[in-house]
This record gives sequence, structure tokens and C-alpha cells, in this order.
Amino acid sequence: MIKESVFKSFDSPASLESTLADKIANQLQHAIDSRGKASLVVSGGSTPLKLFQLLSQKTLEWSEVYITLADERWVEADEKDSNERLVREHLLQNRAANAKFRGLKNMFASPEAGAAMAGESLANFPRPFDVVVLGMGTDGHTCSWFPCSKELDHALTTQDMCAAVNPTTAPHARITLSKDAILNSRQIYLHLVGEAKLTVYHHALENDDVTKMPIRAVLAQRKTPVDVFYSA
Ligand SMILES: O=C(O)C(O)[C@@H](O)[C@H](O)[C@H](O)COP(=O)(O)O
Repeated sequence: MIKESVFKSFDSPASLESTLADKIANQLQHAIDSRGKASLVVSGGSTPLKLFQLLSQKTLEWSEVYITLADERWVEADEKDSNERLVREHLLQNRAANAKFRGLKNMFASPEAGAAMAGESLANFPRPFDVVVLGMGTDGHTCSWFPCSKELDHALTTQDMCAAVNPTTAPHARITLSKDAILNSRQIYLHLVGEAKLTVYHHALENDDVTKMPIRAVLAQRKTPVDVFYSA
């Protein structure tokens, strides 16, 4: 059994999003007050859209906030499935329009070819990352650490910032921050909405086999604090 992380359950996605947006904004501003700048890593997918919108309205020194993605699909930044597009349309708006954003997709033809440059492009980000917001798929993946992919072990063991992944159960070649990069953070939030995700989360706590459920790489470690924010 994995020892459970801090688990916060909310009555509705809206109350979760409101609380989480407040917490993230406070932590980013605290980082700026303490160290002059702050870093935020966000995930794509459908779960964080409202959170992005709420965050974008927060009053803080967004010009000192460096934002990047936990993972990206290897598609152009204006395509439907691009996480960069999602972040530009929902987070880098309103007050957050002044934030410094770096996506992970670059001009290379594949994530394998582009991974080193994607990592280098984050060189001026404050590390450890101040706040990382992760999602989770119902197969137990987080970031683009897919249980089906032959690159999983590399993504979970490399010291490089970024790794290429070719999932067989999800569309698009991907680039993902490595486990090493994700865990070099001051705070990780796991944002879960829906009872199906709660079932998967409880299943993930049953043992520490990361090859079956890579989310365990986050849940089974004690180096970096992980708070789970859940609403049905
Ligand atoms: O780009 C992505 O797809 C991700 O970053 C991924 O790890 C996501 O967080 C989960 O798949 C959950 O996705 P949903 O929020 O859509 O359920």
C-alpha cells in the first residue's frame, strides 16, 4: 500500500477550482516575494480549463511568473489537440496575459529530435518549480507517462528535463517532463474530477508498480509534497 497523500475532497468542481486557484496564486506570489520570480507547470486535458480561467483573473505579478506544460502532443501550437493552444486560450488571458510562457513543442520533426531543445528552453525557469498541477488518465498515466509506451522507463529514470513518448492508446507522439523534472518542485497538486478518477486513484494506492500505473511515481514518493484535490 502507498501511504495516502494529503487528500482534499470538495462538494463540487467549482468549489475545488476556486480553492485551488487561490492556493496557487498565493504560492506564486509568495515565490515572487521571496525569490523574485515564480514557476508554474500545468497539464493539458479537459480537467483544468475552469481552473485556468480563474487563475488568469488573479491579481499577482504575472510578469514574474514562468509557465510551462507537464506534457505536450507533438502537434502545431494552433491545432485542436495542442496543450499550448489550451493554455494560451484559457490561462494566458486577462491578468495572466503578462506571464512568461514556454511551450514544449518546437520546430523539430519529432519529440525525439526536439526533446533536448525543449529542455534547454526552460533553462531560465526558477527551479525547483514552485507549483505543478497534474491530471490523471483512467489508465493511471500522468504527464505523458503512459503505461503502454515503450519509453515509460526512460521518462521515469532520465535526469533529462524532457522525454519523447509514443503512446499506443492515445493519439499523437508526445513530449513530457521527466519524473526527475516533475519531482524537482516545491508543491504538486493532483487535480481529479469524477468518480471514475477516484476509483483509479484508490487502485493506484494499492501498490507501487509504476509500470502499470505511472501516477504511482508521484504518489509513492515523499521528496515532494503532493496534495490531491478531488471532486465528484
Ligand atoms: O495532455 C494531457 O492529456 C495531459 O497532460 C494528461 O496527463 C492529462 O492530465 C490526463 O490525461 C487527464 O486528462 P483529462 O483532464 O482530459 O481527463
